Amino acid sequence: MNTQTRPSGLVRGADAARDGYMPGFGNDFETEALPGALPQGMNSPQKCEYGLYGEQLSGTPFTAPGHQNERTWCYRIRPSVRHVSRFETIELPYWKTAPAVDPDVVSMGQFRWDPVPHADGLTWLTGMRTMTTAGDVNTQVGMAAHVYVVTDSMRDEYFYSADSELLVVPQEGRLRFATELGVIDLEPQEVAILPRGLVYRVEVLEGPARGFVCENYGQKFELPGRGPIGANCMANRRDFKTPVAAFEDRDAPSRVTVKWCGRFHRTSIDHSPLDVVAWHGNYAPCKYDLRTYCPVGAILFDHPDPSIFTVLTAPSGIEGTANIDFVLFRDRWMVAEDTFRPPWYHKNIMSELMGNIHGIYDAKPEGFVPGGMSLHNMMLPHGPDRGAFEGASNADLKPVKLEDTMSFMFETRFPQHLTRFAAQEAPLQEDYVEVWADLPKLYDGTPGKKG
Ligand SMILES: O=C(O)Cc1cc(O)ccc1O
Ligand SMILES: [Fe+2]
Repeated sequence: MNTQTRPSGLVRGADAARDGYMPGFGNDFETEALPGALPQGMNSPQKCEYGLYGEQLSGTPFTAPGHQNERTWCYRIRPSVRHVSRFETIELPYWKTAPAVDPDVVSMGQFRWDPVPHADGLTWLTGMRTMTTAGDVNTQVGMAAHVYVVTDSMRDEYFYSADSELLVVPQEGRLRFATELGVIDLEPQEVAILPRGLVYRVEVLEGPARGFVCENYGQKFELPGRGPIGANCMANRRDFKTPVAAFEDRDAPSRVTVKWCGRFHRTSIDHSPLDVVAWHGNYAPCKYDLRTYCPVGAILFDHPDPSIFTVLTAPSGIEGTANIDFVLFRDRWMVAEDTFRPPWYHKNIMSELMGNIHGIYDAKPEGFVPGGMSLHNMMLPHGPDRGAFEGASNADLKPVKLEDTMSFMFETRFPQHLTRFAAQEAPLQEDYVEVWADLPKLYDGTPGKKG
């Protein structure tokens, strides 16, 4: 088994990996950064190789059904309990957690924001800006939507969320997530999933970095069932990449911050907690290249529901009613005949938070810009703006490729509540609803297609 030294000093395995990642979604992986570090045929030998400690990280209850059961066995220099104890609480005032209904903020409405501007000196922790919260972290339902604006790497500083798994959607810049289970480098058009309880440090590879985060308080994201589509297309399992083991044996005064029931707890330690030399299991971080998402759509007429573009879904326990769907609007061909091709006007029981990664979104040719977000909350009507309506109503319906476009939606069954930041500090477009104001009355009582 080979080992390599990464620039950051992390030693990682080169086993079974392409570019330091192992393919598959929810696979049972095994990886070791030092030869023989992983026990074979058992989890808890009396003494582990290299003097490592064995430790289990459980992502589901011990008794979860087999097809959902997730856990990982870690072989590490020190057990986690040596990393994290004696906490004090700290304030990260811009990172909010549900329930967080601010009586001074009105969330009922259609909202849109320009990109949250960059500022100096912000890390993954201090640069997280919550836009909306939904559900309740204490009962493990719902989510929060954040924007991150990050300029600085975390130094001798580590973090984990006991509240949530994080789905990270970069829009600008490149980040490195140095985690207990390996290293994920992430850039726009990729996403990463950071499981609940996983310790990591975020470094800026190319800054400033901006992106979106969906914090999922509930059951983990999984791949949606494809139904009659069959065994292929949409997001394919092999395109998810989990990092190989990587560890550092580094003594340095350090801090670990833990998000737990919406509060931030900090402890001091004298070494890096990224000391897992080998691991095996199916509870692990991964990344996914959105350019490998294979969209399936209307090939004759009409506009299907956007659920056809679901990359990941986090179930709520009620079949077909997601706690969160992560939906991707990427470049694709539009071929439908005699059809109004953009999204239709509609009112949805789910609440839709959208973000633009790059390009133009077909329902909103103006104003919904890369880095920007919009919220069409539960049961609030929305749809194409006037320009999109008129363009699409009169377009020559030859096959057209929507090029250079990538937007996404965090869609949740719960209403999303704006934070004070979203309502008062973020660049809210006060006149957003005007995009529909000039839609003309075309009806004049006589038959025939108008407009
Ligand atoms: O509102 C939106 O722009 C998102 C959306 C897209 C679509 O194609 C159909 C429904 C829908 O909510
Ligand atoms: Fe919508």
